[in-house]
Amino acid sequence: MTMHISIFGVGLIGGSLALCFKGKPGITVTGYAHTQEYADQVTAKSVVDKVTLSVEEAAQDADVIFLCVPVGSLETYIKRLSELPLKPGCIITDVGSTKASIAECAAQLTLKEACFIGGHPMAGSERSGVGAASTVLFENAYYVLTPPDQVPQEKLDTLVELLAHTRAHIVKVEPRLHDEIVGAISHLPHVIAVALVNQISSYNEENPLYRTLAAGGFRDITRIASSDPVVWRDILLNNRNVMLPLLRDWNEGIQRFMDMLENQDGPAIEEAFRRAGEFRSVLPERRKGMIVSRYDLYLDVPDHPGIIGRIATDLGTNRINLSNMQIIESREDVPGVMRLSFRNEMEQERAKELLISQGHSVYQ
Ligand SMILES: NC(=O)c1ccc[n+]([C@@H]2O[C@H](COP(=O)([O-])OP(=O)(O)OC[C@H]3O[C@@H](n4cnc5c(N)ncnc54)[C@H](O)[C@@H]3O)[C@@H](O)[C@H]2O)c1
Ligand SMILES: O=C(O)C(=O)C[C@]1(C(=O)O)C=C[C@@H](O)C=C1
Repeated sequence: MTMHISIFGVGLIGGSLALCFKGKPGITVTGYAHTQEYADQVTAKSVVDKVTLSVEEAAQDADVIFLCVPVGSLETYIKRLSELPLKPGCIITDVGSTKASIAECAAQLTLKEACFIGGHPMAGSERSGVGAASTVLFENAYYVLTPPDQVPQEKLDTLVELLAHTRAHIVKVEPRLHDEIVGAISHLPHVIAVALVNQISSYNEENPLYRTLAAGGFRDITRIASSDPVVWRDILLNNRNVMLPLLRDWNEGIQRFMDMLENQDGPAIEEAFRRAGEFRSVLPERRKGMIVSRYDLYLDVPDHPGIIGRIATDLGTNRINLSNMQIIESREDVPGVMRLSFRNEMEQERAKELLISQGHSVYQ
């Protein structure tokens, strides 16, 4: 039996989902675009099987509908869908970066034989539009689902099974808790990045050397300041009740730094960096476009020519299969750190023994 998927808003996220589903056995993908211009872009990128400008046409045969429009337009579409004769058993889901308001809106609607399960893939980019869509965007990322209590388990199972094509890890979270946490770890950093870039931009108007000298640190912390203005306007307005206390806390954190400087409190500055470094070092790392591997080893490698080749050859000679190899840092004056990934624990253990026996310092 064919599963018909409809994607409303085939941009970065909708287009990336479409790429995960399109061409999979037993799946067809229709894209709904609200203007001819967007429809043409989607057609040009060939990310869906069919494009339509009609909500009715996109909805009528759909088994699963993904709402991938900006947060401020989600309610309009779910209300519109609730007025249409949807296929019995149809699952409506969304990818909005906030979850409480859409969950509340869906709960008020009569969806007849359809159901709503909120969703939010915790992956994205500062780029937008279908041109930025990618098959590996969600790979190894967390994908939050916020199923209401009354949703039939079999519907949740169907959605989870479908989302396996994204290679994301599904996690269930209650909508309000989602908005609090995501407000802190995603929405607040976006506000900070934008405020920082705008602050430096105003200095740059006085002296263009600011832009010239802006190096790695500035770029690292500000990539997300280039994110889509409309998408982020909607997210921040929608999550304003969470954002306002977070921004107050942020001001307090900045005030603490000001106090440290006024008091020339070196130990407090060191302690702030130490604590931050510790927390950051335990953040989960995610890799896209690669085979999932949780069996990693790390080793210090002096920047000797040929060392990487030698390690790979030694592992190969001992019939230990590497799934990936990466140099995390390599400058002439410091040892680099090499990450070796294996597909299972046994290979990882054998590699560890071999490398230690060869005198390498190996960490897990
Ligand atoms: N960008 C990210 O990193 C990210 C990550 C996860 C979730 N999200 C969420 O995904 C959703 C889409 O974001 P995106 O980054 O893909 O943005 P995008 O701008 O790349 O795509 C949005 C799509 O929605 C369409 N659209 C805009 N207004 C519309 C309307 N009124 N009616 C119908 N279609 C409309 C656009 O044509 C476009 O195809 C948002 O709800 C956002 O919060 C974004
Ligand atoms: O990586 C990025 O560029 C993102 O902004 C992705 C990001 C995030 O903040 O982590 C942004 C918005 C989302 O809703 C989910 C993920």
